Amino acid sequence: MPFYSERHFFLLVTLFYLCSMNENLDPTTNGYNSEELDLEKKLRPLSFDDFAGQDQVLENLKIFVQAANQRNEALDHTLFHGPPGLGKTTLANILANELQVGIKITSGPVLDKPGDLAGLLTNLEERDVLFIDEIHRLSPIVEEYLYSAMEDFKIDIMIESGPNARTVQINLNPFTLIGATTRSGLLTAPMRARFGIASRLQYYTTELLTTIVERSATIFKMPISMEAAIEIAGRSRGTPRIANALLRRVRDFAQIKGNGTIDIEIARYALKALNVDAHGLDEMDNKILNTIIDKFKGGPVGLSTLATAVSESSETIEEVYEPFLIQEGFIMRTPRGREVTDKAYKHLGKLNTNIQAGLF
Ligand SMILES: Nc1ncnc2c1ncn2[C@@H]1O[C@H](COP(=O)(O)OP(=O)(O)OP(=O)(O)O)[C@@H](O)[C@H]1O
Ligand SMILES: [Mg+2]
Repeated sequence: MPFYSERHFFLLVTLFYLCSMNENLDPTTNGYNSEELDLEKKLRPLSFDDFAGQDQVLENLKIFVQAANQRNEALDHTLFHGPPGLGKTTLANILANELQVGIKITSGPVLDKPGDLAGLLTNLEERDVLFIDEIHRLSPIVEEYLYSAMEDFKIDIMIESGPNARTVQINLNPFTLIGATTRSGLLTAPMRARFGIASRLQYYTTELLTTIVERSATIFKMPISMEAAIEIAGRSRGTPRIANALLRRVRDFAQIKGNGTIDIEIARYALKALNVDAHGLDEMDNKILNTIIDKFKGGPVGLSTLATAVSESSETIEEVYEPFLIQEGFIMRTPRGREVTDKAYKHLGKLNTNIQAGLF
């Protein structure tokens, strides 16, 4: 049969090449040196049992995974959205572990040609997970290509170009696409509709972060007092990644300046030296609060006006910064726009002239 022509052979070799390339492109390495990355890997929970918090999300996932395992089917395509550092990548890896399948990892901006995607897809074994981080950043062509893969487990591959161009359809093994995004508002409607499971991750309470800090300290074999763990947790912006990062820095102080144990004194000393905000707010959080107070008399100010004033996109403010500031009671969302609260004035040590004016 002339089916396996030289061209097909060439195509397959190209696909394998692309695929092996993609396996090395772990988007989570961005901005980390290798030592930090090793530590981050050590701390990453590997099973449902290691993962603290997100109870509702976890409860549902456990059921879906158990059902898929029983039926020996691929888990439905799953989307995780929510602010950075809350555990989207961690959950994707946990799902693959709990499903006892392989995982291939890539990200929206890396996957810029349909050929790259085809390479990944054709190499997936039955029930495997394909994890696409920053899925809102897929190019429209790649995204469209993904639709039929997700829906029918089929892709069309174009071979040759010019007058000889034609497409061949390839059947894929049933797989699970796990997408993660901090900016769910930027996902297109057809993309969103193709996920059978969609979970939004929430910020963690100080209690939960305290258990995470204690677990990480145990992994580091670093004794830590309860008080110190609470202190670090409370300044972590509701975010496990920040909690772990602060713990690593405090650990350095305990090792060099202290006696190797993280107690409340060394924790306070370190956090002060690191200039960590009392509520764990970061630079942009404080910039947003300062801008609303200084330029807009405390608000209300419209989202797009605020975004321009702090040089950030409206979507990022709405999806990444605002949820935490609202949860912690620093800003309010009113029909006329965003307004800071009295707590924000106090936090920044500024006088609330609006209250003052009301008094006289
Ligand atoms: N529930 C949790 N319990 C314990 N540790 C956690 C939990 N969630 C996250 N972590 C820790 O926080 C780190 C960051 O989590 P992860 O990389 O999964 O975040 P993310 O949501 O993918 O962030 P980004 O949007 O930036 O990609 C992990 O390395 C892990 O150690
Ligand atoms: Mg991630």
